[in-house]
Amino acid sequence: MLKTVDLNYNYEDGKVALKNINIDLNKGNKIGIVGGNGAGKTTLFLNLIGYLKPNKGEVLFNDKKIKYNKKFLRNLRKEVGIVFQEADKQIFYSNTYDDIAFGLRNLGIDEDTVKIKVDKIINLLNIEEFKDKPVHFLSHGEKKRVAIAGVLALDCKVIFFDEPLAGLDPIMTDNMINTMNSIVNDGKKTIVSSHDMDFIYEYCDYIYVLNKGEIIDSGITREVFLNKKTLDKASLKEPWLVKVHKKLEIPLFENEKEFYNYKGEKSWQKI
Ligand SMILES: Nc1ncnc2c1ncn2[C@@H]1O[C@H](COP(=O)(O)OP(=O)(O)OP(=O)(O)O)[C@@H](O)[C@H]1O
Repeated sequence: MLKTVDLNYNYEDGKVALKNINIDLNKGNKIGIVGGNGAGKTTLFLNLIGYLKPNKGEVLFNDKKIKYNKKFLRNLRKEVGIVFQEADKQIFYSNTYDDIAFGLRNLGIDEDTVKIKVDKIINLLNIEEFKDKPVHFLSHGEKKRVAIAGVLALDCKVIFFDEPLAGLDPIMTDNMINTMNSIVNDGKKTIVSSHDMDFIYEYCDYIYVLNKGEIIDSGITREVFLNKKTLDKASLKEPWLVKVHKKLEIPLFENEKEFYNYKGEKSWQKI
């Protein structure tokens, strides 16, 4: 799948955004890229999907170097998709149906197949109600679902989510996490960036920590989050499940459900 080898990226104004990045997205199916503001997460995503070309180093897709010609990138788009933080960035049409169909039509797929695929995705994401609505009338959360529908319609094997929960209310947040889980259960891979460490802790199986354009730590999510030094260096908050584990001397639970089901003795009950 996707890997980078000594990847460096500088913006045109000379800003060094990524330094010697070596990551391997085979490490998990729910990979997190975390770091403070300006750490380089979005820049890394854009390099991984071939939107930006590294100044030095490589991005490998299925062990082949990404080439930046139209043909290669067109094929890459069939396999690798992205849901941007700002849904407006990837909404091209004023009508929801046409917007979801955009990527498929762009690949030259015939209109009957486009209709079957788009209807299937609309049904899957439960967005029939705004199928014929102008996109500019939709809320932020609804636009985000349209953006996801466009990527899912292409049946991409790898989907990047840049800050998927930003601006979503609690119900839409659950909805988004459920959608992402079902994408993974469907055999696909999700790569996610977020400032919400509780979400990253529960969702991701493997994480990379970025700080000032460099990977400063990586590994199984729970193990990395136990390393306070890493969190402090990268300005990341300790997830609440890690805090209660340390403070109350209870097991390190993987998620909220495990915590609420816990029947064991807490250290403070011994007093
Ligand atoms: N087009 C650009 N030109 C110059 N510098 C840029 C450009 N886009 C981003 N940068 C800089 O590159 C660095 C990395 O930015 P990036 O957006 O990748 O960070 P991020 O981790 O996604 O941040 P955030 O969490 O705030 O979204 C920052 O210092 C940013 O100011």
